[in-house]
Amino acid sequence: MTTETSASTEAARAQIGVTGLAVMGSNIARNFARHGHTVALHNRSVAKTDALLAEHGDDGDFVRTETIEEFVAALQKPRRVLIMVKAGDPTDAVIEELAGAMEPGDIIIDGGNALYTDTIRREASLRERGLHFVGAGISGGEEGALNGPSIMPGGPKESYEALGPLLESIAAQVDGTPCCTHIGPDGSGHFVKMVHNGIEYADMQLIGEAYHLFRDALGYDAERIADVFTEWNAGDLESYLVEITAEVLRQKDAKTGTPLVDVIVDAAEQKGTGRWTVKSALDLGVPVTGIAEAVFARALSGSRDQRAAARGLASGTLGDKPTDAAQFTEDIRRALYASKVVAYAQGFDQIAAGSAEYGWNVTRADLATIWRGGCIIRAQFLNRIKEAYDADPELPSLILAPYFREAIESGIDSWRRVVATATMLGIPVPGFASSLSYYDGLRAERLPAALTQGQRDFFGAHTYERVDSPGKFHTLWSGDRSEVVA
Ligand SMILES: NC(=O)C1=CN([C@@H]2O[C@H](COP(=O)(O)OP(=O)(O)OC[C@H]3O[C@@H](n4cnc5c(N)ncnc54)[C@H](OP(=O)(O)O)[C@@H]3O)[C@@H](O)[C@H]2O)C=CC1
Ligand SMILES: O=C(CO)[C@H](O)[C@H](O)COP(=O)(O)O
Repeated sequence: MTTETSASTEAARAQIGVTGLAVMGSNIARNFARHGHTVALHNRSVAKTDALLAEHGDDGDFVRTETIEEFVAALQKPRRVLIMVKAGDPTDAVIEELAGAMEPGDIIIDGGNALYTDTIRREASLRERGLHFVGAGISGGEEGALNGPSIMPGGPKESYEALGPLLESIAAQVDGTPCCTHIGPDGSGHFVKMVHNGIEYADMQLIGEAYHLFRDALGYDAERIADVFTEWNAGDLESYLVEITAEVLRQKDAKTGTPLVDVIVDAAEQKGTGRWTVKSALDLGVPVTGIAEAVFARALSGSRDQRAAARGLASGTLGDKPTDAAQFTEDIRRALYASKVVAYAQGFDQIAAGSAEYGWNVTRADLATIWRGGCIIRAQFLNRIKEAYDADPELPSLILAPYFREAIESGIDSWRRVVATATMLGIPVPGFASSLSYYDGLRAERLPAALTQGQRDFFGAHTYERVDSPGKFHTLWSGDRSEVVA
C-alpha cells in the first residue's frame, strides 16, 4: 500500500520518522515500511524523498514531508526520529533543528557512525532539554539496512522500552533472536559499533593477507583463490566477509576481461571508525594490535608517492616458495582463524575496558549475539564467542575459552610456518605476524618489560617493583647504585 500524502493534510500517524535518505536512511525507511510501520520521510534536499517514493512507494505506508516542522507534526507521540545523515557537524545541525521542534519525552535516534564521545555530549545536552537521545550503531550496509541490520542502541533504558520493539522488528534475526538489544547508557551503542568496525578492519586485513599469500607464494590466480575462500566459507571460517571475498575475486572486469581485483588500485581508503578505535584503545591502554595493524596497512597502501619511490629497495635473499600447496593452504586457513581469534579477543577486551571506564555495564555475550546476523562481521564464529562469554562473562581473554584455545593450540605450528614463510618471501603479513607476537607476548613467562622498567628508573627515577618484595624501589644510578624503597 502506498500513501504519499503530505503531513500537513492529515493527523500525526507515523510511528517513526527517518531523516537522511541516502543509502542507509532510505533502505531503513523501506525496511520499517515493509514491516507495517508508517514512516515519515524527510531529507534536506526533497529530491531524495521524492526519488524514494517514486521508486519504492509501494513498499508500505510513507508520509512525505518537506520541512522539519511538517516532519515532526507527522509523528505519533512520543515522537521517534531516526537520523541517518553524515556523522559530525551535519548530525549536530540536524539534532538542533529537530530538538527545536520536538517536545519533552520525544526520542531522537542517531543511527550514523558517530564518535561515541559526541554521543555522550549530545545525550547529556538533550537530556537537559527533556529529550531522549539514543546513539544507535547500525551495521549491515545497504543490503542489511533493507533486509535486517544489526542494531546497537545506547541511551536511556526507558527510551528502549518505547523504541526496542520497533527496532527489533526490522533487525536481522538469528535463531528467532533479533540482532538488536539495548547496549547501555549514552555513548555505549556508538562505542561498540566503533569497535565492531575496528574488528571489521582487522578481519578484512587478515583476509587480504591470505589472498596475498595465495597470489605471491603459491602463484594462484583470482579464480582459484575464490575457490579456496568458497570452500572455507563452508567450514568454521564461515562469514559474510569470507563469502563476499570469493564474490569480489570472481568478478571479471567488463573492460579488460581480467579479474576486477587486478585492475583496482591497491590503495585502501578509510572513513575513520578504525582510526577512532585505535585512538580509543590507546587511551584505554588496551593492545588492539590486529586492528591497529589493519589501520596502518591501509595508510601504507595509500602512501602512493612513498611507495613509488621505495619500489626498488632490496628484498635481501629470499627463501623458496612452498612446494606442498595443499599443506600451505591449510596452514593459511589455520593462521587466518588464529589471527581472527586474536583480533576479536582484542576488540572484546576494548569493549570491556570502555564499559568499565564509562560505567556502561555492556554484556559481551549480548554483543556476540547481535553480531551473529545483519552486520559486516557476522560469522558462525560469533556463536562460539557468545558461548564463551555465556559460560564465563568475566573471561580474561577470549583466547582462553576452551574452544578457541584448542583451535589456536592445534593451529600454532601452521601459524608460525605462515609468518616465517611470508617473511622469507618478503610478503608483508602485519596482521598475521602481530597477532602471533601478541599471542606469544600474552603467554610469555617473562617479558623484556623488566628491562624497560630498569631503563625508566635509570633515566627518570620512575621506580620499579621487585618479584620478591612488595612496594616500589629505586636504584641510586648516579650514586652508589644501592637500592632504596621509593
Ligand atoms: N554507507 C554505509 O554502508 C554505512 C553508513 N553508516 C552511517 O550512516 C550514516 C548515513 O550514511 P549514508 O547513507 O552512506 O549517507 P552519507 O553519509 O553519504 O550522508 C548523506 C546524507 O546526509 C545528509 N546530509 C549531509 N549533510 C547534511 C546537513 N548539513 N544537514 C542535513 N543533512 C545532511 C544528506 O542530505 P542531502 O541529500 O540533502 O545531501 C544525505 O541524506 C552515516 O553516518 C554513515 O557513517 C553506517 C553503516 C553503514
Ligand atoms: O559502518 C560500516 C559497516 O559497519 C561501513 O561500511 C564502514 O564505515 C566502512 O568503513 P570504511 O569506509 O572506513 O572502510
